[in-house]
Amino acid sequence: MAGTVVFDLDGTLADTSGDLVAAANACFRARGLGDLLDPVGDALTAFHGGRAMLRAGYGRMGPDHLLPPGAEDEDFNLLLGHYGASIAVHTTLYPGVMETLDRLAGDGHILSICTNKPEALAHQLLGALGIADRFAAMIGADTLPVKKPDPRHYRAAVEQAGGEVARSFLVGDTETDRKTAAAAGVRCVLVGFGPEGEAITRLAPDALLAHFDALPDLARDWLGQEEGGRCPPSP
Ligand SMILES: O=C(O)COP(=O)(O)O
Ligand SMILES: [Mg+2]
Repeated sequence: MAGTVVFDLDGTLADTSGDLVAAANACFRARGLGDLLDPVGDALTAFHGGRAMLRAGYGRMGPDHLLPPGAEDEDFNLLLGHYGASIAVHTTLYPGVMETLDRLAGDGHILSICTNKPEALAHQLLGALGIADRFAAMIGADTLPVKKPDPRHYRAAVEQAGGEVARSFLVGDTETDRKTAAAAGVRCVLVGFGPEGEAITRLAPDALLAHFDALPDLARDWLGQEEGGRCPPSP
């Protein structure tokens, strides 16, 4: 049985912050508030998802700024629409992602994605980035009734890819990923090249990934290596 490397998407494989912040700002502009978030300064918030960005932006309007009832859900849907229309304008893969996915597959590891991005948007983004066919499975925020940090989301990402949870680990960028790995009882490597830098070690990951180049050796240490194997096909 091959080992499985499970990847988070936003903030781990791709820097999606520019397009996420642009979608949130489009919502704020629609309410006449201008651009409340900054693509660079608010990247960390962007990696915590659409609702986190909306709350952060409206939080900047001060306690007296009242939104109409239902505004957050309305804006979240609007945000998803804007995001889907411009999903890969500023977004780029982090350095070394392509080569690393090739090396991991060449070492016989199964690759999968466990993301809290809605499934349709995640598919769209993987396609736009040209990496959709590298993964044996992808489980999004709405694929199941549960999402990260619920360990069932992670387990599904491993099992639908044809892997075994006991021989898998998670590569992620946030506390949600750290909690997911802990709940699933697997190791977690967090990226050290995100907005927080190496301060992410506050979450006590099993390893810190300074560059994708280091991942194949880590996977070999943690999962072993298949004899000349390739990823098995998606079930
Ligand atoms: O969109 C989100 O909430 C975060 O997505 P991620 O799980 O791929 O980081
Ligand atoms: Mg992430």
